Amino acid sequence: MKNRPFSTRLGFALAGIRACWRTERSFRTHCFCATFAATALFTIQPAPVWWALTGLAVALVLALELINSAIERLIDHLHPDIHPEIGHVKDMAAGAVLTISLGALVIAASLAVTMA
Ligand SMILES: Nc1ncnc2c1ncn2[C@@H]1O[C@H](COP(=O)(O)OP(=O)(O)OP(=O)(O)O)[C@@H](O)[C@H]1O
Repeated sequence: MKNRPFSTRLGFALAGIRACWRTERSFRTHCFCATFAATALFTIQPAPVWWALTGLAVALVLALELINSAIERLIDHLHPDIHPEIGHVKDMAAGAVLTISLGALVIAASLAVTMA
C-alpha cells in the first residue's frame, strides 16, 4: 500500500477534497470565500506580497477545514456514542479553523486598508 506512484497519490488527495466538498457545508462555504478572495485579488491587483499572503491564508483555512472534517468523520466512525472528551476534541479542531479564519480576516482587512 505504501510508495504508490505520484499520480495515484494525487488521485487519492483529490478524491478526499471531492468527498469533503460533497459532504461538508462549511468546506463549501470556505471554498466560496476563497473564490471571493481570488476575485478581489484579480480586481484590485495588489503587490505580489499580498497575493502570497492571501494565497497562504486561503490554503491554510481550506487545509484546516479538511483536517477538521477528517477528524470529525474518523471520530464518528470509531466512536458514534456521545462522550464529553469527544466533544472537546471536535471543539478544539473547530477552534483551529476559527483561529486561522480570523487570521485570514486580519489579512483581508489589512489589504483593504492598504488599498484604500
Ligand atoms: N460524540 C460526541 N460526543 C460529545 N459531543 C459531541 C459529539 N459529537 C458532536 N459533539 C458536539 O457537537 C458539536 C458539533 O459536532 P458535529 O460532529 O455535528 O460537527 P459539525 O457541526 O458537523 O461541525 P462542522 O460544521 O465544523 O463540520 C461538536 O463540536 C461537539 O461540541
